[in-house]
Amino acid sequence: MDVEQRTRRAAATGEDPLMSLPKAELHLHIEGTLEPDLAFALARRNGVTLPYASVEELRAAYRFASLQEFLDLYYACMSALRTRRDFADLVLAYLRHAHAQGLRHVDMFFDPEGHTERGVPLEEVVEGLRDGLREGEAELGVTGTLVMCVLRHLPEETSLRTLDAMLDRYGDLIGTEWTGIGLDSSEQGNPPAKHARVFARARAAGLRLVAHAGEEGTPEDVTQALDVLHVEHVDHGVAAAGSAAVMRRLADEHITLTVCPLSNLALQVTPDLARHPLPTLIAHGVPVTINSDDPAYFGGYLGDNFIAARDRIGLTEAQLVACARESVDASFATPARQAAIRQEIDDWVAAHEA
Ligand code: HPA
Ligand SMILES: [Zn+2]
Repeated sequence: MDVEQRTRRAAATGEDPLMSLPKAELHLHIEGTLEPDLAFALARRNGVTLPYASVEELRAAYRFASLQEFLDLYYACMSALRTRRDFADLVLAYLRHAHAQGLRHVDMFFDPEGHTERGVPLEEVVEGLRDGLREGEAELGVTGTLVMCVLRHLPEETSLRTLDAMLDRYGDLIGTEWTGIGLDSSEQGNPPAKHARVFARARAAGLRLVAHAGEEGTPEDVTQALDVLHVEHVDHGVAAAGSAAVMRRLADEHITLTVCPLSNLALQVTPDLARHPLPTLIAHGVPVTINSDDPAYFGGYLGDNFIAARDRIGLTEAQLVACARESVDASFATPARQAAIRQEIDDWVAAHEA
């Protein structure tokens, strides 16, 4: 089928074919999936007052000049989340939304400190996320694992305590439901090395390691995440496109970048998707995946990011399929689950070439 026929078929069914391409998501903050209507519903259920009068007023605040402006709103909205059921409902809403856009597996970031620092017990958070993943798998067949992130703007002592609390309570889930540790929040002034001890402890405990680096930062921040934290993926990492040497290293060592196009546009990491670094990274052989980051805030879920990568960045269908395959291979799903999703991608490609 040629492009023209495919376009006609997509128009007839009303759905872009990229929406049904099977995919894994490796860079998704569950708190960043809190849509305004759910935020207000949960706030009402919990007797919490949000700093916005209405869904419309909250949506109108979704204009960000920087990562920090986004984070301020992201932490403010988290106050609506209080109970185990809230976290389960949040996960289910995300899984339903993303499944309709081709999601098959997610390694889900969550920010325990975003909740424990405001008095929500760790167990409410983690048990709710586990409930949501279990219910989502039963309903949709989508699999997921948890990746706890530490907030890099907090002192390393705080992050060490958070990791220890997780290890004490949930150490038996490592390698199954709980697969990894990540590093997020404000990049400026908080280099990867600040949390080196946390990552060393996590590594010793058998967790897989990822970190945000080179989102608003520099190619050197990406290198530091590799040298000091020993991460296997770099979240965002788009700053690497500014250094041929760093890109060569990512390619040679097969370090996957979890790129988030609509996030980069919303936070003005790129002024325009037509100038996004994805094509440069791909041309240099860097393994890349496409992800949604905080879809409730940045205007699109996983499939929307694939469509933006095609229509506004200019990736070809073959490049997008390669991104989907990389997302599965680099995911923390079991080998059997990875093989099953890989087969689904092969089937999709065969159907779309027919
Ligand atoms: O894109 C991000 N960068 C850093 N911290 C975050 N926390 C949620 N999303 C992000
Ligand atoms: Zn992120």
